[in-house]
Amino acid sequence: MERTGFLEYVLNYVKKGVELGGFPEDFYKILSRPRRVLIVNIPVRLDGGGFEVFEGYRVQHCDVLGPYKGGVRFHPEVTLADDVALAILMTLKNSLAGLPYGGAKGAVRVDPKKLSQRELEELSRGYARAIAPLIGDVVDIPAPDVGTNAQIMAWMVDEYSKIKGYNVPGVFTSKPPELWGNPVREYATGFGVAVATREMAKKLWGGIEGKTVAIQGMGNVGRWTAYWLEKMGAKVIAVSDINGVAYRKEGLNVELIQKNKGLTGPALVELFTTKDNAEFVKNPDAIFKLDVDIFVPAAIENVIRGDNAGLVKARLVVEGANGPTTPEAERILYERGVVVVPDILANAGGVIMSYLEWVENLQWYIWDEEETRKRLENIMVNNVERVYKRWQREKGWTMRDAAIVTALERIYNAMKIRGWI
Ligand SMILES: NC(=O)C1=CN([C@@H]2O[C@H](COP(=O)(O)OP(=O)(O)OC[C@H]3O[C@@H](n4cnc5c(N)ncnc54)[C@H](OP(=O)(O)O)[C@@H]3O)[C@@H](O)[C@H]2O)C=CC1
Ligand SMILES: O=C(O)CCC(=O)C(=O)O
Repeated sequence: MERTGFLEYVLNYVKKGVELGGFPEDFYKILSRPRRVLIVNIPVRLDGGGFEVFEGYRVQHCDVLGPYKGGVRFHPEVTLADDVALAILMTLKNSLAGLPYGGAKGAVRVDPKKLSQRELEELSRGYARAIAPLIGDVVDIPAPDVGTNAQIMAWMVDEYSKIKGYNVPGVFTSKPPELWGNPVREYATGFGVAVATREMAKKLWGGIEGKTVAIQGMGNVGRWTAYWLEKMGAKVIAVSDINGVAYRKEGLNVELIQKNKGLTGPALVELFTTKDNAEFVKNPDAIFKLDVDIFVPAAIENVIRGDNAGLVKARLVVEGANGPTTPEAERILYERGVVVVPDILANAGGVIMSYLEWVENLQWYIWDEEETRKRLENIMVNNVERVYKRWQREKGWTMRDAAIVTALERIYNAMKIRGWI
């Protein structure tokens, strides 16, 4: 397997965590390799005739804390090495959040926007069939990530249930509310990012009210982060997607997102320019340089790098995406006094809500939306507090160091008590 920059960066962070935490070198040796990797090829009959075969993966990184858990990404450039990096992050994230889960991640190299609805369904069902022997509601529980959503989870849970011959609701999470899902999961990651941002804003400035925000990416995470941050009193002045940035100094009308939540892709950002008098800048990278208090990267990995970290004007960066900041960028931001709330803390709301949905499913029980959101919020607030306190205690650490070492402690203790190390 060829190691990409992303995997190198994640390993670099883990190695540093192992060193800072004073763990034995063998611990890093174990964590640097996934326990199991499945490579699958999924044939799809194309509407225009003929077949395309898509390569996919399911990487199971570590199950010392419980069943494997992590999303599935549909993206044209995803590699096996990226998937390993994402699975490692899931092991850390699930540990930090106190969940009874190990870490996994799945991926298919495909541009889902180029498939028809029927082709997408065939691919999703084909992927679920291909990984079925290695997943299960107490074995490995996938969920959405970039390029996948609740509808895709519905097809996958249906396909898996057909194979078993009975309904298995808990094998995938983030399903539609009509099919064993909880309505909170659709917005859980963005809501969690907003809660983490609010809690950190209280510590830095005494509150979030009136703080200006720029958000990169208007997918599931980005648009719900915008929505909840505005509700909490922040002023979202810029959002971006792959095509460019929508900017409005007085604050964007984020309610538009809620009203048009079926929309994806460029339409969402264009919405602000057509219905909200926002400026549209055709360069998506313009988002880094904006004079805002808070920047939320919520698109993909490796976007804040050595070459642009110096341009970031925000005082607080909250990682909605997985792995958006390279180690070189992290060092530059740290030296400039920019606080970076790391991915494994900031975007854990998605998997925490997945856990709550899974608990409901295993008991065939249904919780109400408000009650579930409150549980999610409490877990996020406590996690931010725990990591923040640890970070304050350790001089010279970044907040990521504090989060990773805290996550590693739980993993190490479980390995130790099980006699794995
Ligand atoms: N979904 C979830 O529950 C969770 C997701 N994450 C992480 O959050 C990130 C986003 O995931 P999610 O929202 O689900 O993904 P989506 O596929 O829903 O959305 C991704 C968004 O990012 C945009 N984008 C991609 N590349 C760029 C770029 N270079 N500049 C600006 N925008 C860009 C896309 O633009 P366009 O619309 O134009 O394609 C799209 O708006 C990923 O890192 C993911 O791993 C983390 C935890 C949970
Ligand atoms: O909800 C889940 O299980 C997965 C979420 C995920 O993939 C992530 O946090 O990156």
